[in-house]
Amino acid sequence: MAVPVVALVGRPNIGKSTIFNRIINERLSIVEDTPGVTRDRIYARASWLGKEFRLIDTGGIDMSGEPMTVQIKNQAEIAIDEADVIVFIVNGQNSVTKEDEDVAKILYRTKKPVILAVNKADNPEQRENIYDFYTLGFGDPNPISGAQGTGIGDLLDEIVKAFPVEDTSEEDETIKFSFIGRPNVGKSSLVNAILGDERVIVSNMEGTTRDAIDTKYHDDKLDKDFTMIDTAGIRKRGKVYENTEKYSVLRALSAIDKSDVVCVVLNAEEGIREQDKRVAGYAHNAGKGVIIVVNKWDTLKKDNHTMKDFENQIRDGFQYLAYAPILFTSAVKGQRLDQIPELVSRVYDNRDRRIQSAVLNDLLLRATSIAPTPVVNGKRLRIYYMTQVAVQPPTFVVFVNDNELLHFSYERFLKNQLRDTFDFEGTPIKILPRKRK
Ligand SMILES: Nc1nc2c(ncn2[C@@H]2O[C@H](COP(=O)(O)OP(=O)(O)OP(=O)(O)O)[C@@H](O)[C@H]2O)c(=O)[nH]1
Ligand SMILES: Nc1nc2c(ncn2[C@@H]2O[C@H](COP(=O)(O)OP(=O)(O)OP(=O)(O)O)[C@@H](O)[C@H]2O)c(=O)[nH]1
Repeated sequence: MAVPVVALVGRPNIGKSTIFNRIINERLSIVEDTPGVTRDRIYARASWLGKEFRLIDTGGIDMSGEPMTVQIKNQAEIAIDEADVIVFIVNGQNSVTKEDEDVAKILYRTKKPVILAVNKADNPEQRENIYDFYTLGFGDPNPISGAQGTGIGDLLDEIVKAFPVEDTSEEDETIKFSFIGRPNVGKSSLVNAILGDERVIVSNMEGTTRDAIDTKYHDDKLDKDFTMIDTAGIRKRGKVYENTEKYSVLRALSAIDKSDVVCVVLNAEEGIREQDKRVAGYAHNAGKGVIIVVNKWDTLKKDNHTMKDFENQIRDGFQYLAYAPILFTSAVKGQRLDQIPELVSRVYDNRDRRIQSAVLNDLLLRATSIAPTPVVNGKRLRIYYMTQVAVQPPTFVVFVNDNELLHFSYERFLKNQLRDTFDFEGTPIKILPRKRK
């Protein structure tokens, strides 16, 4: 299921990043926990009233070099392309400006919901002063103060109400996967090699909100249905902003949101880069299955150590992805390409795996006898019971005497026990402590 995308738009200095931070802090459960993923203020996963969404601050997309008016225009267009709900921010301490009108003109072109937020409404008088903004034509203005945090909850209510209704009539049972990676690593070549290989394409689906083309096909050998999520294509439209790195990261995030399994493609000639870590970290945080594909393997001179060395490099660079299988491929020589769909399918099953409570509690008993639970400040962690509450990814609740006592290291130990006992290759797993009354 795709996560709705919410974009903040408005002229510079209007308070976008203040509001961005407010929404994230206000919200209280950011899903990100990997260093390096949130540093960039352009996106974050958040949720409100139990509904998850991805927040984009279009002001964070660097377009330096472009004149201000072009920047604002591009940012509004990115919002239209990428978002399901657009939050248009204006300044309540002046009246409508020429720039507000310019942004509005661009936003009129979309059928997507646009919610008008009047920022810097710091006190009651200013909150009364919002009526000017009806002239922009986006319905009721919502007074907020990013600085003080007032009105943010009501704004979030409006945002969540505007989310598209998930179309469940077409509940799609195919295995959705994508190739994510920097330019030129060989994504298109891998897609073509896999689609070209005696597999019947069922349909090309126009992305509903974005113009990505996803390809649904039947794999005869595995007798399974797949959907290849498109990540390339887009850049070819030739808009200015499409060549910026942050924009290409945003595109990758949309594809990751739609995927069950993400193949992170690296170029064997170049090794690992910061951007690779960032997108892989996002896939991990989003609970997606991850496979690392080292492509262009044909270009390396190999000896006994080449593969092992590369693997060590990857394990070092992507420490939180120790569970991800690594595949060394050549799209041009056809090396190990067959293994990609097989592995995708296996990782899909692992991410969907459900373990019975009785079996889990046997494991728990064994685990706590191998490594006694820690004592913190004189108090011992007690784990009474463990049960699986979700799949995709597998999520376990452990009932404990005190949440604070379940430290990272013991949690990791339990995860390793789970991985040693069951096949969770390629999928993240989550453990949530709950205090038993
Ligand atoms: N009085 C008042 N000031 C605010 C409020 N929200 C933001 N500001 C101030 O407005 C200025 C701009 O805020 P930012 O959040 O950096 O604005 P931005 O839209 O992200 O700016 P760009 O990065 O240029 O796009 C800062 O000095 C904030 O402190 C508010 O609700 N009331
Ligand atoms: N030697 C070698 N070259 C490859 C391999 N895979 C792709 N290439 C070449 O690398 C270049 C880029 O391949 P693409 O498939 O277009 O890469 P991409 O990741 O889709 O690139 P963007 O569309 O720019 O994101 C092409 O010249 C390919 O022929 C491979 O396994 N080995």
